[in-house]
Amino acid sequence: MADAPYKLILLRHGESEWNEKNLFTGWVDVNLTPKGEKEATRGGELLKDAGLLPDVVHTSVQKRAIRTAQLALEAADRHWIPVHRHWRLNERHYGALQGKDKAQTLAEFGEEQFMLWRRSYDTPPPALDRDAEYSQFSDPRYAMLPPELRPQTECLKDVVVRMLPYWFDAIVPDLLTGRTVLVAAHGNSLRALVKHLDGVSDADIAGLNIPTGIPLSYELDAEFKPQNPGGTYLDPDAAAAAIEAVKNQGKKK
Ligand SMILES: O=C(O)[C@@H](CO)OP(=O)(O)O
Repeated sequence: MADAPYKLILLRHGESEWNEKNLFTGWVDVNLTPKGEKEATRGGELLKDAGLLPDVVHTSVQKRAIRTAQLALEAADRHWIPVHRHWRLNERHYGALQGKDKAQTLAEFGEEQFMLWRRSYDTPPPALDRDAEYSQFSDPRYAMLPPELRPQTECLKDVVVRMLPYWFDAIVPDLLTGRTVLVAAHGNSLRALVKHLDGVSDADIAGLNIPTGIPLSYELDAEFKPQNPGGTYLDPDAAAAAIEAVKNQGKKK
């Protein structure tokens, strides 16, 4: 078998309505903007141009990732492949910050607290009340989950813990059968996966940001270790600019 037998592609959803408004989103199920739809389509074109054609796709249960996957696959002429959706790929639950303006939150709490909530590995935002406006506690799509598995806030460490069982139980088996796997998910659920794949330290993961709509391709060896550490963005220039923009969210608008 080749040195890097497994092909994995990570794709963060295109710009969402709340990315555009600069609001903390988390589990709130917002749609793509027209720009986000274009990003998703472009992501699929990049896949096609690179000859990286997914055989199976895994998404979260959130509309922005579901639609991004569909638009990208249509652009790559792979709209027909099997789809699996799971809450374990959802965005990090942002607790009581869901629906809050990032710039206002930064101004109100200061940069240190803002960055702790946004990027520290193990400091979750305050919990969101079960019956709050932006709570998903009673959303029917999570009705099958015992209440203790339905988050009311999460730090990245919590996301790693709830995401990894899906990686091992659903994604790895697809890779093992030789399929090229597309994972269409979210900024922080993909940061959790990248942390695991690349062995990023708890401290260094704070500085890692993932842009919207640009496929990140990994070649994994037989031990599922990246042969191209950090992955390869299919449009590296656009990715570099977009990573800066994600990093600076809250500081503008
Ligand atoms: O609001 C969110 O859910 C995430 C992703 O958009 O934001 P951040 O990059 O600030 O973690």
